[in-house]
Amino acid sequence: MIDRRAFLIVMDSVGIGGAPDAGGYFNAGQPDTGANTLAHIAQARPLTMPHLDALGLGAAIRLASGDAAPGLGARPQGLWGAATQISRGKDTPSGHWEIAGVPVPWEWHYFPDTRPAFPPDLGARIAQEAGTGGILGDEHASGTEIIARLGAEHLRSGWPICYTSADSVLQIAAHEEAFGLDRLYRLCQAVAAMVHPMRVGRVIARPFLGAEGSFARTPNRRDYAIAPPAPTLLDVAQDAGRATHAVGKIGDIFSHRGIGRLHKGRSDADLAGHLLALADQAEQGSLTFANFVEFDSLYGHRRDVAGYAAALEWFDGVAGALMARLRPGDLAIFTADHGNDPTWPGTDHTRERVPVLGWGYGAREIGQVGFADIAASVAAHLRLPPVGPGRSFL
Ligand SMILES: O=P(O)(O)O[C@H]1O[C@H](CO)[C@@H](O)[C@H]1O
Ligand SMILES: [Mn+2]
Ligand SMILES: [Mn+2]
Repeated sequence: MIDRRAFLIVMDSVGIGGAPDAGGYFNAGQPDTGANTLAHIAQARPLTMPHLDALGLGAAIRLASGDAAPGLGARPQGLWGAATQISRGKDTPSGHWEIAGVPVPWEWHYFPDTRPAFPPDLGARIAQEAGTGGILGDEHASGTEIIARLGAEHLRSGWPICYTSADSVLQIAAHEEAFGLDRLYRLCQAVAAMVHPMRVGRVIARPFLGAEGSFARTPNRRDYAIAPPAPTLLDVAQDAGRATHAVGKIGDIFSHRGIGRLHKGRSDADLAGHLLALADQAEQGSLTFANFVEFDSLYGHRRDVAGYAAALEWFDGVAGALMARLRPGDLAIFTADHGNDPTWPGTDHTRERVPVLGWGYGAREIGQVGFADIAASVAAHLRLPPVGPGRSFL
């Protein structure tokens, strides 16, 4: 087996602004023009991220958007650039699939921001599947807000709480004990079969626990995603006989295609432990693909600037520990799937460029690249057949 390994690490929602098509994407009715997750956090509170900044994080922000990012901007010593997305969707599957070499070839179906948000027959079919007299919610909502508002009614009626967002998604929240976790999973799987043909990207099970006034989501979220429409980097690696490791929700995002081993956890801290263990143990020729979701789920959607800043600084330490464990012949790429600017209106993702920071190829500016160039580069590094429409920047 060849003397090379690749680690592809997605910092979920860590955008760096500058997307040329941001005006076509919205948050609370406002265009995403000017959104810049990292720069706006750094402007609120200067960031200390010595390891990723040494690769070229600050330089990448300047390249992508020209925005100031206090605390960042060291002279780059790694491979660095900014990537622009072409898929028409600022969601997690669109970003990850394109990074893995498969831009989304279709328009996703989005539910309208009306009440009800779902077509009446769909609401009725969900209730029938659940064995309940109806559904609650049926609207655009933030997941933590809607369980606080409707959780008690859910416990009284037993009806599942169904909601959506600016993503192509149908989410079902239910109490883990009162409704039942397996029952929620079965319901989501059945609903996924109803809505995937409509090009709704995902059905997400959102279990929660607690009582009125203290409802809290549990780590047992599960995503039922449409399968990618063409072979991704993961499929190509696996077909070539390579070990593939999925850390975090990568398995769900790729509908479990091309995944050799799953490494899941209750938190990003758990995932960091998996990633560092893989730096020590992953096989020669292997691909490790990791997603760190808490930037997005705990801080971006919650518009929590201080929390997001602290998570970035924590993750920088993880990146440093990873790089200290890498070996000659390894490539590590740190990137992101979309933005989620916590200073922006609304609670949804923001259309942005993303950083591309690489360890293993010395100091090198790659400039402006496409998301799919990441897949082409990882494939070239691992000596795999070409993947997708991108070009290697190595
Ligand atoms: O508010 P919550 O439930 O966290 O929802 C967020 O998570 C979903 C998937 O990323 C999106 O729909 C987004 O709005
Ligand atoms: Mn995401
Ligand atoms: Mn999100």
